[in-house]
Formats: sequence, C-alpha cells, structure tokens
Amino acid sequence: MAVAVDQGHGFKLFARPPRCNLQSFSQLDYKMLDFSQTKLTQSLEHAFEFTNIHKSFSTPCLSHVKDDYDPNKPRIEIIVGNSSPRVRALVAEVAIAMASGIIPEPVPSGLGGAYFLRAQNGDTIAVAKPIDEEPLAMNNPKGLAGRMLGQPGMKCSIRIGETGLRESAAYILDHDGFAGVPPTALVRFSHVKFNINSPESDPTPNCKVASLQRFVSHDSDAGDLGPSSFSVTSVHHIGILDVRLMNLDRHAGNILVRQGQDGYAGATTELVPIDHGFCLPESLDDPYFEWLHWPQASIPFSESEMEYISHLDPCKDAELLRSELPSIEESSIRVLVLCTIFLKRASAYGLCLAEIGEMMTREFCGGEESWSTLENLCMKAKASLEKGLSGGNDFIEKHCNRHEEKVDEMFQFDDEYEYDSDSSPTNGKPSKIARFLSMSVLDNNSKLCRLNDDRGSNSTTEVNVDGDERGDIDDNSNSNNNNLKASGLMRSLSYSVPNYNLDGQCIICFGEMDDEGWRLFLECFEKKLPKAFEERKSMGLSKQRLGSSCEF
Ligand SMILES: Nc1ncnc2c1ncn2[C@@H]1O[C@H](COP(=O)(O)OP(=O)(O)OP(=O)(O)O)[C@@H](O)[C@H]1O
Repeated sequence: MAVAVDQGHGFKLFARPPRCNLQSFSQLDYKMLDFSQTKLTQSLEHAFEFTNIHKSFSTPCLSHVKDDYDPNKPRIEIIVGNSSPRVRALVAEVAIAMASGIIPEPVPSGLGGAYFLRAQNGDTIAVAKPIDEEPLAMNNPKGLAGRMLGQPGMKCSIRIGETGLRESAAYILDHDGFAGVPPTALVRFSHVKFNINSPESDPTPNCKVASLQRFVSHDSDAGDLGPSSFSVTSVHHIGILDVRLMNLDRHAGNILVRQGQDGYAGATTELVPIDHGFCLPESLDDPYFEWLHWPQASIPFSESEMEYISHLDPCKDAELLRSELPSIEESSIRVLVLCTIFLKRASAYGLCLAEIGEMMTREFCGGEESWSTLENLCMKAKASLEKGLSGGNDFIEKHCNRHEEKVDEMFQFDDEYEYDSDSSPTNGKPSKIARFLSMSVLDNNSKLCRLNDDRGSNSTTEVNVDGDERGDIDDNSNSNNNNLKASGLMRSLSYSVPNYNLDGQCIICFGEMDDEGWRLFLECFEKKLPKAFEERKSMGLSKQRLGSSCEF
C-alpha cells in the first residue's frame, strides 16, 4: 500500500515503510493534512485524495494558493487510524477548528495532560492527549513528570509514550462499534499550544504526537452512579473488550454515562468506554475491571454476545494491528491473541464475564499478590514446553530468541516460592509473585537501566548493563546497584531476559518465542483450559456478587 508523506511543501508517495519504533513516527505512514487557513481547501482535497474523505463533507470555501505554505501554522496529521472514515471526519473537523484559531483547553481531571478541542461554535469536538504529557512523561502538566519516552510508565508493562498507540488500537479492535469506543486516532500536531515543562530542553517544541478522540457528551461517569441503572448489554460489551485487550485501567471514571429516555421503559443509560491507554500490555499483568463485581457481570452472555465472541478471530486481529499500528510490540499482540482465545474458550464453556474476569485478575491477600489463574496457566504451559513435555526436546533452545534464563530461575530471588507444575493453580494457596527491588529497564537499544528503590527512597542511578555507574543522583544508588548485582539480575539484564518486566518484576511475556514456539505454547495452553474452567465453575460465584441486590 502506498502512503503519502508530507515533505514540507507537498506529498510524496512511499511504499509502506517497515516496522519502526515510536520515535520514527515522523517517517511513518502519515496521511498529511495541512491546515493553515488559506490552504484549507487544498489540504482537504489532499485529505480527500489520500484518505477518501467523502467530498460532501462540508468545507469552507477557500482558494487554492500553492505558494503560501507556512510551516509555522497549526497542522494536524493522522499517524494511525486513517482507514476509518469516522476518524478522518473527526480530524477534518479538528483541522477546521484549528484553522479558525481555536486553542486547546486543558482538562483538569485525570493524571495525564488532556485537552478539549472546540469547534468555532463552542461545541467540544475532541479530546487530545499528547504522549509526552502522560503520567510520568517529561511534559506532564500535573506534577508527575520525570521519565523519558520508552521507560516504564504507571503500569510497568506499558512504556511511556505508548498509551496513545493503545487508545488507537482499542478503537481499531472494537469491531462494529460493539463496545462503543469513540473514534480515536494517533495524530501529530504542529504549532499547537500544549504543555512543555522546560522549553529549552525540548528538541521539538512545536510538534507533538497525541491521541485524538471524539468527544462524547455525557451526564456523568460510572463512578457517580451505582451500577443498577446500567444495562446488562452495555456492561457485557465493555467487559468483552476489556478482557480481549487485558485492560489494566477500567476504573469507573473511564466509563462515561449518557442518560436517555426509552419510551415505556423509562430512563436508560448508555455507557461509553474511554481511556484505553493501559490496554495490551507487553506482558501479562493485573487487569483492573471495575465491572468485575457488578451483578450484570454474573449474568450469562446473550446469544448475540456469544455470536460476536465466536466470530472474533485472534489471528485476524493480530494482523490488523500489525498493519495499522506497525510500531506496536509483538509481545502486546500476543497478549491480545491469548486473551481472545481465553475469552472464546471460557465463554463457550459457559463461564460468565465475572468468572472470566476473576480468572484474569491477581489475588491480593495478606499483603501479598498472587498470580492470576491465567498467569498460572501460562506458567504451566511454558514450563511444560520448556521441560519438553509437549513439543520439542529443547523448547527454549529451539524456539526462544532470548533463552538464557529458564522458568525456574525466575524465582531465584524469592526463597519461599515453590512452583509445582503438576498442581492446579487454583488448588490450595495460590502461587506467590516474586517481588524484589523495583528496577526500571530501558529498552535493549539504550543499554541502560534506571533503578528506583521501591522502599521509599527517591534514589536514581543510571548504570550500563555491565554494572558501571554513569552518575549518582543520591547516596542510595550504590546500595541499589549492589542489591542488583547481588540478586544476579545484572547478568540477566545483559540478555534482556523476557522473564522480567520493565520494572524488574517477574512477569510472563511471550515476545521471546519464535512463531513455531508461540504456536506450540498456545496449543499447550489451550489443552490446559478445560480443567481450569471446570475448577472455576465448581467454585461458584463469589459471595460478594451473590449478595448484591441489583435489579435489571
Ligand atoms: N472521549 C471523551 N469524551 C468526553 N470526555 C472525555 C473523553 N475522553 C476523556 N474525557 C474527559 O477527560 C478527562 C481526562 O481523560 P482521561 O481519563 O482519558 O485522561 P487520563 O489522564 O488518562 O485519566 P486517568 O488519570 O483517569 O487515567 C476524563 O475524566 C473525561 O472527563
């Protein structure tokens, strides 16, 4: 597929470029829209040409002026999402608003930088969230700045600067608007006033990559109301999306509520899911599902929901993400595949949304967090393969790109940990998650790790993977480094071991396997599902849900 890239004074067609990382978005598959006032018509024509926006879309009548290109005027470019007409329409509306001189209006709520964009008539049309203003990112306007793009964010399995990508992914994967994710794109704004914490240190002060989402007018969010007024369908539809995408952040504030009147039935509410930046983690993680204990989640799926689930095709979804979001990590795509398979098998077995959600959620008991059932199943499947029980004789040698560490060694830092691959994850006490010094590891290219002492200190030291310190920031850095060396982790770092997350915690990720290894793993994983479902079914519903008195 050819793509159009703006080269300053016009477009050039390129074949789709190869996968590249976030930093190289500027060379990616842009569909450029240039929105200086006098060039608006020309720009929209380019937009129509390259994005197939229907020409009946209302545009102001402005003259063609080829030579008035002003690189300092506000512009917006679509990076991801161009294949959706609803996204293109949204971007065109925002472009028109920008041409009329609107400036982004900071949203006070939320931890990241978010801005409302208004049309000339004052209506809010979109919400923009620059990736460098995410929580912990360098230009965060809410006092949560400090880290660089690519470092671990609020969730260790999601890097800073990649939430916008995930917001787009959620929209792309919400087939037929099943859950109602508003149209969302990843865009690049030029010469638009967003927050910059220290202008002198910013190499590209006039340019920001951001997620852009259609504003949805609403009356409240789910946190303001009890769940009793929500329809079973709307809860199920959002829940199905969250399970597929392993959403780590479905809190009540991320479900907008629109009140409506529905004839004889009286008031109805529509739920609109927003804020999908913490979906599709790079490894299995602990999802947060606000709906988990809502009574609707314990109602069996309807026929049409079962049909929707049965038509979900994890391989097609994976391909879709690879083609639409070339910079998303393969390990995140594999989490999507795994969770979709899990949802399909579990629902076909007869489990309800709450049971499925519970199996994916970690247990926190007596100050300790335990693996979720899903994580335990994956651990067992990996362990089986690595022991050659179902597959090749030496799975790791054959199928793992980074094979220096084996499963057993994941727990070398937790003396109490015992892993019994033959016992059921749901039998007896759940497996404990090995916890140790929280350590943030940059990506492979940087060859740097940043240490953050979990135990209350703000100490930060940069070391290379061989252990040489690059600079002390406070007195505790040596002890951090010693802890790290003592733990043996330094050795594993140099191999970029897949068994630790970006924050140095034990994790389960799938990025290290080659295609055949991944196929074998899934086969093994699927074989283990019926027994796990049977056990879950025999446990019955939790007291908390049974005790609820919600009516539908
Ligand atoms: N599509 C939308 N339509 C209407 N309002 C929105 C939309 N997206 C975001 N908002 C509003 O903007 C606020 C901040 O957005 P959002 O929750 O996505 O940001 P955040 O910084 O990621 O938040 P959080 O810290 O809760 O994760 C929301 O509380 C909501 O009020």
